[in-house]
Amino acid sequence: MKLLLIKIETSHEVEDALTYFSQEELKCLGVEARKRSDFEQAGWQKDSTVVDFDDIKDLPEDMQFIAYFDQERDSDELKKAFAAKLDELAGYGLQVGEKEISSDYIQDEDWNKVWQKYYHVLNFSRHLAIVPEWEKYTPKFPDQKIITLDPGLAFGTGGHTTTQLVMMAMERAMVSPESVLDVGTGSGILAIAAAKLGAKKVLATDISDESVTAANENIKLNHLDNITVRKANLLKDVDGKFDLIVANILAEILLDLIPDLAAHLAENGQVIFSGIDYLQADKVRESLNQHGFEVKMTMQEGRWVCLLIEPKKD
Ligand SMILES: C[S@@+](CC[C@H](N)C(=O)[O-])C[C@H]1O[C@@H](n2cnc3c(N)ncnc32)[C@H](O)[C@@H]1O
Repeated sequence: MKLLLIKIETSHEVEDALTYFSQEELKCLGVEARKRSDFEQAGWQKDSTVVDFDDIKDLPEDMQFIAYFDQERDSDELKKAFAAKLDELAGYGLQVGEKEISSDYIQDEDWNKVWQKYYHVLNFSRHLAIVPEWEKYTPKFPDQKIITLDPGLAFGTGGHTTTQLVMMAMERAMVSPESVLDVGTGSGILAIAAAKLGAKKVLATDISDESVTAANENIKLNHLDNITVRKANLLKDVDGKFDLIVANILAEILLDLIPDLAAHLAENGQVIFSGIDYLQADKVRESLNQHGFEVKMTMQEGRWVCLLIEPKKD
């Protein structure tokens, strides 16, 4: 089988936004970002005198963003959708660079090689390391926990800033074994991280069938028997109360989740929200405040904001 590639010559400023757009709205199979700065850094690390940029094939002006799709998808329609997105992002004041959009086809086997080439062990923290199923890794600390992953088609390799911010907040929030709800689990990475960090019971939900399948497979890879995966739209059809609720979804979707939070939070429970673009953080804070919550901790990396939230105390 072949894959359709949409290639965009653009700016690194829109990498996160295009990644989200490609995965969440256009349902791509994967993305790749070739940034000029990565080549430059690699040059400095080795000794820039031996790296001749003229020898590098297709060195991007700033960033070449590539989204991979099933070959049956309509390339003209996808190119139009990306062009409209870039115009929208430019309207927010972001640099969008040359905006040159082209398409191509490659063999599926090539894609698998590309994917595996870029997805390596992530020695994330003192407590957690994320290891692709096909790699070997020896923990750097005797009690560092390994999350084995094959993300497949679901979001959640551990490489995205929004996921990493939740894992950091979880390390701060989880100080005793507790029940955890992971809303929008994708590959299952946060549910698995919660179990590895000592959660007693975890419920992982997602609206997409691919995610439910991927999460179940990854849970099996990690030999965990205390995580249940359910297909659900946010908290609708979810019963029970949880000590910790985590959700790494776009701000617009988090806003829909807020009114149902209190009914699913145990006494002294906490919530972690991630996936919030900094321009939308105030809107999320305002809604939390209106629904009886306060933000105890804010973390930001680049454009992405993550909030640790608790019910307001009288
Ligand atoms: C950004 S990904 C997060 C994946 C993973 N939790 C992580 O942090 O890497 C967001 C996930 O939320 C899911 N999602 C989107 N809308 C949802 C909804 N209304 N209810 C449940 N899940 C939803 C998507 O299918 C996707 O898997």
